[in-house]
Amino acid sequence: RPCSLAACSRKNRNAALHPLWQSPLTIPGGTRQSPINIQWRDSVYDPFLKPLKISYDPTTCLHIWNNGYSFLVEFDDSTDRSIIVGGPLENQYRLKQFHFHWGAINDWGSEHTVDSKFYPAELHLVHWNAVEYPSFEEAVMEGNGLAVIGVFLKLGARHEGLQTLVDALPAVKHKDTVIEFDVFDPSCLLPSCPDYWTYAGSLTTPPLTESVTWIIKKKPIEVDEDQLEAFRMLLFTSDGEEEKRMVDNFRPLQPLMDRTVRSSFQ
Ligand SMILES: NS(=O)(=O)/N=C1/NCCS1
Ligand SMILES: [Zn+2]
Repeated sequence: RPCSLAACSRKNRNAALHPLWQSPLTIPGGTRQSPINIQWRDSVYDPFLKPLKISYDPTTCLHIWNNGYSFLVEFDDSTDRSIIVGGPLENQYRLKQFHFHWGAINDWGSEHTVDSKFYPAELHLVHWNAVEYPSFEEAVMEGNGLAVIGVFLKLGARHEGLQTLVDALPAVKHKDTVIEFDVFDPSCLLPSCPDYWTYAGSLTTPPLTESVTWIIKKKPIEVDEDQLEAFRMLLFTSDGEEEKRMVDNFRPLQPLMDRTVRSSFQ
């Protein structure tokens, strides 16, 4: 749970440590940190932005893992079987994992906001530039190393594709538990509308490196209350420790600084 920076006195503002990560909440000298508020009217339509092309092979899915901050669905990224290309990207990027951020209640939970509106949750599909870099760990350190697709979740109809994932969550209730999950096509979690915003940013969890081309879908997907509650019954804590519910696992908004958010739509 991100500590509130307001709670930290001004003098040690930059020294604030994240209660879970035990690493700085802010990156001194950071100029392209994430998440940010996307002010719709300030985004600039770029007619040269291409449609994003997504091709995932469901058999590259490996397992679900509770890493103590979110739950990650991880993929075999040893080949180019699950990739994205186009959009703002110069190269094709390989899918490594996806995960979510959510709140304790439906009033907040997303990392990015649109016109200062929070959504109850946000999906991140994490990809890396395997054309230019030999591994994810190296790509994480490079300005064009990663591409993350962000999808907002709003309260509405039950999402049948998400339900297969929700049904597996009790098996990864505690930190550092993992369950095999061998066929899943994450494109079922994407809205059908092709519209997106894009900007240069960072990871929102350690190592917080400024290596991400963010692609934020304009339209949210709908999930129902039971599905959000299933996220909230996960734990930050390991089996045997005092239970802490996994909620509010989102980073505070970061300053836009000298950045422009582009839109693929008018
Ligand atoms: N939430 S996020 O996707 O920006 N952060 C990450 N940290 C390590 C892999 S993804
Ligand atoms: Zn994330």
